[in-house]
Amino acid sequence: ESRDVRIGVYQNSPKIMMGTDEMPSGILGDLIVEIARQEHWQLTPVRCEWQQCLELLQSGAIDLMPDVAFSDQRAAIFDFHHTPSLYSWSQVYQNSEEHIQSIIDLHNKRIAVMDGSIQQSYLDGLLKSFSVNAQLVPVRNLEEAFELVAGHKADVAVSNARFGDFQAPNYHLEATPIMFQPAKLFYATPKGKNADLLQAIDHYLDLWQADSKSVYYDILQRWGGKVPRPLIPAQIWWWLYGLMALLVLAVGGNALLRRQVRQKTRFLQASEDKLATILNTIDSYIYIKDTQLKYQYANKKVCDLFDTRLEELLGKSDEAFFDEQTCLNLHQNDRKVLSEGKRLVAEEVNRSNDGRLRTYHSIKMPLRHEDGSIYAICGISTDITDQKQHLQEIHRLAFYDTLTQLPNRRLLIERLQTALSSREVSPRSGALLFIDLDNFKDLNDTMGHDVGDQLLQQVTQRLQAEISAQDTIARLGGDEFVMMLDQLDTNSGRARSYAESLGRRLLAVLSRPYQLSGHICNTTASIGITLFDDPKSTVEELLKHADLAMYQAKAAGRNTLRFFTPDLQSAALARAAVEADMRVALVSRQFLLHYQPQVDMEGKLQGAEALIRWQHPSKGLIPPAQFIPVAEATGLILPLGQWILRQACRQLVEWSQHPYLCTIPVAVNVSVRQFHHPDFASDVLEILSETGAAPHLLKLEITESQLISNMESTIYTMNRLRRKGVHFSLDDFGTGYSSLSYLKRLPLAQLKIDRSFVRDLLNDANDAAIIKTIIALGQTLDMHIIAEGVETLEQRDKLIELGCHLFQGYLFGQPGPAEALHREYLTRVEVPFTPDQ
Ligand SMILES: Nc1nc2c(ncn2[C@@H]2O[C@@H]3COP(=O)(O)O[C@H]4[C@@H](O)[C@H](n5cnc6c(=O)[nH]c(N)nc65)O[C@@H]4COP(=O)(O)O[C@H]3[C@H]2O)c(=O)[nH]1
Repeated sequence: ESRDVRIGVYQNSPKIMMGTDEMPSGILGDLIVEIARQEHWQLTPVRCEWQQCLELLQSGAIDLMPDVAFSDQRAAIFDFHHTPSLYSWSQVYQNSEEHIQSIIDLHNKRIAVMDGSIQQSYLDGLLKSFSVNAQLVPVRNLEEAFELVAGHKADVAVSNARFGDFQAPNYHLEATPIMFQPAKLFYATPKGKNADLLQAIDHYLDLWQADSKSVYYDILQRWGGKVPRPLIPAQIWWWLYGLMALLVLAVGGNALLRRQVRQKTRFLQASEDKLATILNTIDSYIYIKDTQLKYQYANKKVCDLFDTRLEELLGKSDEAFFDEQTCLNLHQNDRKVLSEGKRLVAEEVNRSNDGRLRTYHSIKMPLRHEDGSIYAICGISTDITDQKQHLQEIHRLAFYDTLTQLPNRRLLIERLQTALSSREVSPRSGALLFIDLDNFKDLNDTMGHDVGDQLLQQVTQRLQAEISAQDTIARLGGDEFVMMLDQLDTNSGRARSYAESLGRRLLAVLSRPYQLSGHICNTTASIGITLFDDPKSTVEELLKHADLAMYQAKAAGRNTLRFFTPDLQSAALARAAVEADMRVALVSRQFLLHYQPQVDMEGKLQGAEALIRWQHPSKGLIPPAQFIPVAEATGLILPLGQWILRQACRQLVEWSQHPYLCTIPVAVNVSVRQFHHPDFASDVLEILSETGAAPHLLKLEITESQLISNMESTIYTMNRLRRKGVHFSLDDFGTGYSSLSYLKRLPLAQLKIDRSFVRDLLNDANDAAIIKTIIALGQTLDMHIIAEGVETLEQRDKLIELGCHLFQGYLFGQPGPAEALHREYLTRVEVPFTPDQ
């Protein structure tokens, strides 16, 4: 009686498939058909898909399933026989022209592999573990995989070795040495059933596998393609199996090494590229010279500088690219590095062959062999020419005056500080000369700033011509210059006289006429001098002392010099206090005008001089001598002068209503600064029109000294006012540098004989002679003459005798309030002229 065996058949050529006779075919199919024939089994093939086959087997719907790989999981649900029916493994196949030897060679290859197969996931892991980057191309079946490789749409295909060996020749493919995932294939039965089947299978397999001529090998040969596999004993399979694992490991290990080397090489290449990029883009010149100072390496910047290629530059020395002097300097530094073996930082000035001179900040260091010997130097040079120029420019801007290029206040202070400190080690005298132009501001205002600048430049040239190299001349701003003489005699007396003679020379030099934009201009200077030899003095102190002395020179009438004395300081303090007080006085109306009569020979009132008084709340009535100079020095004279003019004009308007006083002119003192102010004439005219005073009754008193400088503008201002009717009187006449030539050009109505001549008139024949001359001059120039400071009848009479017919003085009346003038002059008894005889 035959045994009925239902066997699952699925399609997996050449291992198992359904034959054309509807019986199992392929290696395992033929094998079971042969066993069934021997055992008289009645085989009933059941066609199924792989997964379905396994389910049928588990449920017992089929009795036997071929081509099942053993695994512990499967052993739990199926029974297996002992001798494997077939060994199988996965293998990689390639086109015959490819030369893939190991997994590593799969780098960047396209691998066709069955989608969802166990090979796909295994291979994926395998490639990852070797860090091989390959592209897996999923296919539906093995035929498609081989077709892709044959058509060069994939580089290799993965297949089980059975199929591969059988089919590869048809696609002109070859097996690579890459094999993995070996598996033993069995026939399986449902758990606990059909042990007889398994036993019989084992029996035949043992028998046939031991005999190379058995049906087993016939079948294998039939399905194994053209080259039959040699007989390999079963235990050899095990050994082979182990070997293969080893091989995979060895190939893997080898590949690992190769991968590491390749990675390292790649890494080195990348770092070298990176380094080259850095070296060639960096804004510095980097080079290596051997001990003969020949170039061994240079970055792109060096090549660009030398206008050459690296290959041409190598082996050359600096002589090919720089002038002789530059080479000498460079090599001196290079040799120092070679001989001392130390890093060197230096500033190098190089002249290239094209003549350009550039400054470099260079760092040079020795390069050593392992034994410490130096084989080259490496240099990094950065072009700092522009930075240096900027620094110099900044320095120039910070320490020099842009107009005159002279050192400015900051640099002067620095040098003075150094000069003072140096006195601790070598005692000697020095001097500071504070030089201030006398009418710069007015000139600047009237002639314009361009002309002012020209004047300052010419003054600078004149000053520079007078000093020696070790002295400093600085401009502090405006028209203030300071000269520092550092190396004067240790003997302070001699130092002082040297400074004084230099000061006088400067005064003379500066008072020479200037040619400014086609105009001839005159100016003078005032100089304050302070000597220094004490290292403990401070810079501020010295500058202040020189300034005070200069101020003193101004007060002394300008165009002169003064030395600093301690008294000056207290005077300066007092002056500062006055100034502060005056500012208050101006706002709180503490100033008032007094009037002093001017009379003729009959004692009849002919005019009045307005004289300012300060009614101080605590100090009482302050005379002008105590505050006018301060007002002049501080500029307060400008608002004060305007107030005086306005006040005097108002008085004129008031008197214009009076029957007797309506024709009396008022003389008003005008200070230098006020007069030279560019707005002076306009201010006077405006005050006249504003108050309504008659211009011909206003007489402006100016002094000789204020006429000297800037003759042209003086004449212009005077003429402008004269044309409107205003009169001028020249005050203090005879005390200054009167010269006929300018007197003739001035629209003067009156000359005023100075008080000092009148005082000694009776005792000093000289004074009488002077007065006589003045009177004669006045007559020649058609000017009235008035004598001031007439205190006695004798003086008056003598003056009349000499030809003077107008007088002012205590004899006729003290300065007093306007009302006093009314009262007194309209009631007083006139003093008639009584000739001596
Ligand atoms: N010894 C003596 N002196 C006499 C006699 N008669 C008049 N004096 C004084 O002589 C000065 C005449 O004025 P000054 O020479 O222009 O000299 C003036 C003038 O330069 C200035 N000053 C006065 N008022 C003004 C003013 O309103 N503006 C300006 N800018 N300066 C003024 O102050 C100076 C002094 O003014 P004052 O103290 O008022 O002094 C006045 C007057 O009081 C006399 O017989 N004997």
